[in-house]
Amino acid sequence: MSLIPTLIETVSRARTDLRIGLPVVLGGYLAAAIETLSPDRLALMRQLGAAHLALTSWRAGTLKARVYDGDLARIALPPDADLAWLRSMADPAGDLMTPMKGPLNSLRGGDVAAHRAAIALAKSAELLPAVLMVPVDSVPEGLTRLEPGPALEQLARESIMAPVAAARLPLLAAENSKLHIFRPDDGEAEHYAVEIGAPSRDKPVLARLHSACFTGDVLGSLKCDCGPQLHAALGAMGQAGEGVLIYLNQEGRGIGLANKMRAYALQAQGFDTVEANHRLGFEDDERDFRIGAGILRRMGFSKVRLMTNNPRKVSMLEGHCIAVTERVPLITPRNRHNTGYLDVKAEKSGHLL
Ligand SMILES: Nc1nc2c(ncn2[C@@H]2O[C@H](COP(=O)(O)OP(=O)(O)OP(=O)(O)O)[C@@H](O)[C@H]2O)c(=O)[nH]1
Ligand SMILES: [Zn+2]
Repeated sequence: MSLIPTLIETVSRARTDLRIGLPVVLGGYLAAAIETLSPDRLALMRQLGAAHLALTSWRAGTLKARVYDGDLARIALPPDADLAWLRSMADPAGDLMTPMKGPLNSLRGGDVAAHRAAIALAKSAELLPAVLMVPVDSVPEGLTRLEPGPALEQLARESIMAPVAAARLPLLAAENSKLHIFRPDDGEAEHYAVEIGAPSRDKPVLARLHSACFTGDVLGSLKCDCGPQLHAALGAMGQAGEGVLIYLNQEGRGIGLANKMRAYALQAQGFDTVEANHRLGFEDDERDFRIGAGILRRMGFSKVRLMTNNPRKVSMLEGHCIAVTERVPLITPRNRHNTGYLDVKAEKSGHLL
């Protein structure tokens, strides 16, 4: 063991660098997230080489830019491009007001591993997936350095969950409850498990994988079904006397609360939940579904009766050593604010509602 940061630690640092507006070195490129880039750093980076913009193919498609690199596009920077232009490319908030940002010149040919790693890193930092890329021969001192291939592999790796602390926590739904905290090995968010009663590890346990929804779970938002689902699941486990609810900090289907609010602003312009994610440059679901399986395994569970309407959760658990002996539907009431959202989940995301 040396004191030099390992790959996993360097990726974790790089994620923080992007969040605070620092460029990182990815192979032969400097990469900086547009969302946090300052005008001064933009000017300095432009002096170093031919700057261009890496976007996902979803965002590029919305901007009508040509996509030659599969899942991403590289857009040359026009000579007069300033930070306002870059931000308008990254953030769809003003798309309807200023739809034309072009003509946009997409680059083609060459290796895009650094661009792909830069976008993956921006997403893991819960920033808009739009990155300024500058090819450089020599790099300034003090920046975090990564090779794109290993960085991408690390970002795609399943995180390993370690139990950190647990304590009794009497709940309205069940007095005999315990809250467990799990910390991943890669510097990402902690996740929680609510254990109700003392469920046997030998029999299928009533279980729920719940993705964080600050707006629904805490504020009681009417726009989604998360809050009622959370309380219905805890209530059912309380009634049964046992169960386990894994609370995954994957806010907004993994895009983070800030991006979810950007998506809500687009929904107010008339786009549905899936279209809004795509206009922002995200997949419709960016969650890493392996985390829930990892926590269940770590707690000693191998069979579940899963409370969900999402068949992907069932197949994902099955693919990661957790047998789903039964899917227990979790239907909650509709209201005039969430009915369209629920329809889109059924039509586009395969939910059984
Ligand atoms: N990006 C985005 N995320 C949303 C939106 N509405 C709710 N969410 C998030 O979606 C997640 C909940 O996922 P759902 O698709 O409702 O449910 P599910 O967990 O896949 O499936 P169920 O087990 O049936 O509930 C939470 O992380 C919410 O924060 C939205 O409009 N946009
Ligand atoms: Zn919600």
